[in-house]
Amino acid sequence: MASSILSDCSSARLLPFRRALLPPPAARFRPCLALVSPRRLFVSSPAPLPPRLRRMDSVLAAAASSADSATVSTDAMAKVIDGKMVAKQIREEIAVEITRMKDAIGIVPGLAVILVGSRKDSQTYVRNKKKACEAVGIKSYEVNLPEDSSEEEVIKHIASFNSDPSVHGILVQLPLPRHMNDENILNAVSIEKDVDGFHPLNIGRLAMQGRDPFFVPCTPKGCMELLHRYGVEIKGKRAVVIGRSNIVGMPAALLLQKANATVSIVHSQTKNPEEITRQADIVIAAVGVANLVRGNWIKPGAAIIDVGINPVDDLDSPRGYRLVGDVCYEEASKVAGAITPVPGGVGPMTIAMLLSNTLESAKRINKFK
Ligand SMILES: Nc1nc(=O)c2c([nH]1)NC[C@@H]1CN(c3ccc(C(=O)N[C@@H](CCC(=O)O)C(=O)O)cc3)C=[N+]21
Repeated sequence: MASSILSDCSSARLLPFRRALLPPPAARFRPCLALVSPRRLFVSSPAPLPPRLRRMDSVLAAAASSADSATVSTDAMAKVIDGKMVAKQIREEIAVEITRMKDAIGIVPGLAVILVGSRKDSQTYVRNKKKACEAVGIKSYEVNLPEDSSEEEVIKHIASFNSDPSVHGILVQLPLPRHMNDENILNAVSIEKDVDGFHPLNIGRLAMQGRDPFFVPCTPKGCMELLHRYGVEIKGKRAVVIGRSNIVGMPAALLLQKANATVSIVHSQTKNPEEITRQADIVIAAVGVANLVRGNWIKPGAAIIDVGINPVDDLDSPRGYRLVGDVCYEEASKVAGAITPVPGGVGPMTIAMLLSNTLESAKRINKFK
């Protein structure tokens, strides 16, 4: 029980197949040697949702309030924000809602996934999405196209799903092959079925005061759900988003700002990322660099949402690698007030939010409350 793992955040290396969004400057990687007790237990007790949340969120709220409280902390450590547990509860609630809709109007939600090419990681994600759909009663439709398909072929499939009334959500798995223009393809998805929330009009509405998108992108929505459920106050707080991608960083910053935080975005050209991040009460790290955010970047007590899912070499693991976040967990969990683990944090929430968006879409299209 007193055994400990020697963990070194600085030694984490990205596997070649992972494209880093921000090359890690050597100066940012000071040695991070941390002793971690593997037996440490955490308290994780999500707080109830504030009343302002919308229709679908009553489902999500019910899931939160039934969350188990687990165990006790042995020394001052951050509360673990358990995305895996929350996502499971959300999926259970979605399943109940789908049964209710099916019984009432005889319709089940349908999600179409389009995969172009044969990237191993994309195939795994698509398989996991399909499994998650089946488990809650969403009908899934899958199209696999060869790597060398033309944009027109992909758009043809999108158009046919756009007009198919049994399909309520359409997802084009990213990244697309290099010869394709993401924008042309994402523009082709009917905005009412854009469950990823990647259509420019959805992002535009997200950015505007007094307007709401049809769908909020799944990963940032999952981050916000975790903050709400764990009772992290957002209004008036300082938030820093690390990374400015269209699919996570930028929408996450917009959502935080909509929730009345004062938001800064830290990116590859930011002069003093540590100093700016250290001012944040809330940090969302979404940059794709293993262990970039060290303990000394973090304000004591801050809430840390780690979106990074980076494979690093690990010969002790059966797969030959393990997944780590953008945040050095061992260091950060000693400083932060609450933190998401990787895996088991934001990842499972992304899929749960995709299911939630698909159900929301089927309800809206069929005017089912
Ligand atoms: N159109 C589109 N929409 C997406 O939402 C989308 C995409 N393209 N392309 C790829 C990224 C990535 N993504 C993840 C979803 C779940 C986990 C997830 O559940 N991860 C587990 C770990 C799984 C493992 O152990 O391998 C976890 O973090 O616990 C990870 C990553 C969705 N993406």
